[in-house]
Amino acid sequence: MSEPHGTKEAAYDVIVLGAGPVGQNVADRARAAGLSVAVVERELVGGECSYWACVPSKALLRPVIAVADARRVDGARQAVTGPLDTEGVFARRDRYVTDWDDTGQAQGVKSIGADLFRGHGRLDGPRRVTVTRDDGSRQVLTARHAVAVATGSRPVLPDIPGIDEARPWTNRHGTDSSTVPARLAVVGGGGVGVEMATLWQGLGSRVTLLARRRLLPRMEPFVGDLVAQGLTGAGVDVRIGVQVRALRRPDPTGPVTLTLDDGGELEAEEVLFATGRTPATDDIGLDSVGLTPGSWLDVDTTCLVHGVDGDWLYALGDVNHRALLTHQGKYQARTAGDAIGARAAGRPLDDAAWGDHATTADQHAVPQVFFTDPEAGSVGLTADQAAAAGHRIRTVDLDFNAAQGANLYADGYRGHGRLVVDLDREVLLGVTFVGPGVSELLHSATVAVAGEVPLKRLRHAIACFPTVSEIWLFLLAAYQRDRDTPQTASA
Ligand SMILES: Cc1cc2nc3c(=O)[nH]c(=O)nc-3n(C[C@H](O)[C@H](O)[C@H](O)COP(=O)(O)OP(=O)(O)OC[C@H]3O[C@@H](n4cnc5c(N)ncnc54)[C@H](O)[C@@H]3O)c2cc1C
Ligand SMILES: NC(=O)c1ccc[n+]([C@@H]2O[C@H](COP(=O)([O-])OP(=O)(O)OC[C@H]3O[C@@H](n4cnc5c(N)ncnc54)[C@H](O)[C@@H]3O)[C@@H](O)[C@H]2O)c1
Repeated sequence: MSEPHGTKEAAYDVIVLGAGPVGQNVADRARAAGLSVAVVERELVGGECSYWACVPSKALLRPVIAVADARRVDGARQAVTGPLDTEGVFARRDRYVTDWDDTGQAQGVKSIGADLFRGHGRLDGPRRVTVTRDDGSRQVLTARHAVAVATGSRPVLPDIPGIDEARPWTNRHGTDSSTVPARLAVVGGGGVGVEMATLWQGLGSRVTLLARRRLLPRMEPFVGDLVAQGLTGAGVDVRIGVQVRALRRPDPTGPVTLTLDDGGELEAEEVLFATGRTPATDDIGLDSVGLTPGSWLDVDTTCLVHGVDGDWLYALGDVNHRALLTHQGKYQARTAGDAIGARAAGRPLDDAAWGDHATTADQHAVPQVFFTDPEAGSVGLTADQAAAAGHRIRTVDLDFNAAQGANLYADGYRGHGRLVVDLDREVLLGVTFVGPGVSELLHSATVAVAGEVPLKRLRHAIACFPTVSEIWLFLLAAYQRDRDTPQTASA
């Protein structure tokens, strides 16, 4: 279907604002329910994820981690005789982001039978969206059943002196640059900060990572410690408890100088801020439906926005602030798309916990992997979160080198795993793994947590010998051994 132009007003069953991974998925589900769908995109179909976040960062990180993995294997280590071929790495990234050309993904939207409108979408009262094209012309769209907001998020820059003059990188240049700065300062110890430090150090920058508290603070404390050790081992100067007070770049072609709160100064060719995200909701007409522009959108289990009458406004992905992750946003999109279809057809909703129209996993089983060296993955609750939620828990901790499969995978394998067990139901509330290759191990934990698989049954899920997954055997055995001993059962 070609782009419909010139129409003054067009009516659809569903309008989707934003064609990132989340917007595309809700459009697909609404079409599968037989509804007509308009998708509005102001930049590139595929969103931040495809062009400046998940995809390019992982395309760039994979060669760094592949070489680190080879160096952990006797015999293979000797074959790694030089630095990474940065041109080859950038070319790989360019292939995965299709040279920032969205023709293929735009075709994908059209192939599901949705109409794509290019331009900036804004709500203009209930069930009504105005699309402003680059040439200033406008198109009005109306929605019979639903408007789904999937406009994503943008990086936040702190308000400190010299921030504009410094022309800092964010995730955008952090993923689209084809030049390796000799020195790079990375500010922020969350997911973006640790992955950017890993990849640019791996590509040859001398990276300094400045974090005001421990790395990856939302994960179990041992994660940040092990990731910090890995970064330090790779040559990154990791400084915890340090803040940037001011920046200056008096010569636009010269280096940037950071003034730190410990009294020191740091000079680098570039500075990258990875200090969190803000929702892309400041200019989408939220005030026209009684909501506050720039706010995260608070939603129910079907992703309907609270505080809007008539059950028509949905918010999915980063904008609802539940879990700023592509896979979790796509899960919300599938669930909400099906709920939109059911509501439109007048069918009852299956929105009780774990029902087809409930995003229950958002509360209980969010999986996340950071592609650092070592990799870090977790699902569900940390021990502190579980205890704060009132669960009676026991934690089981183990180093991976207990498993022969881990040692065969990497000589002298270093890694750590933790189970958080709900003692009343004997199911897992949370699992965390840190170590080489754990990204592919995490899904087993996600199945166990989301499935609330009883530990008594989980011991029958046997890991193949000799794989890294054998860590499960040792963790479960350690739990069984300790079960009746008076360990720390916290409420
Ligand atoms: C460096 C980095 C690495 C990451 N790595 C991972 C990872 O490995 N795995 C993972 O799960 N998550 C990762 N994330 C998070 C992930 O990128 C986001 O959770 C994901 O992009 C959210 O998808 P979305 O569709 O909600 O938003 P987006 O991908 O941001 O897409 C939103 C779309 O809406 C469009 N839009 C916005 N406003 C309007 C408007 N008014 N009108 C029309 N269109 C509009 C935008 O142009 C954009 O195309 C990473 C994030 C960063 C920054
Ligand atoms: N592999 C993945 O799945 C992946 C990778 C990267 C990012 N992400 C997601 O993208 C989202 C955004 O990541 P992020 O790292 O930008 O945000 P974040 O909120 O996870 O981390 C930002 C960090 O910056 C720190 N910070 C904030 N202001 C600061 C300041 N002025 N000075 C120093 N430090 C400051 C915060 O304390 C925090 O630790 C996250 O939710 C993350 O989960 C996912």
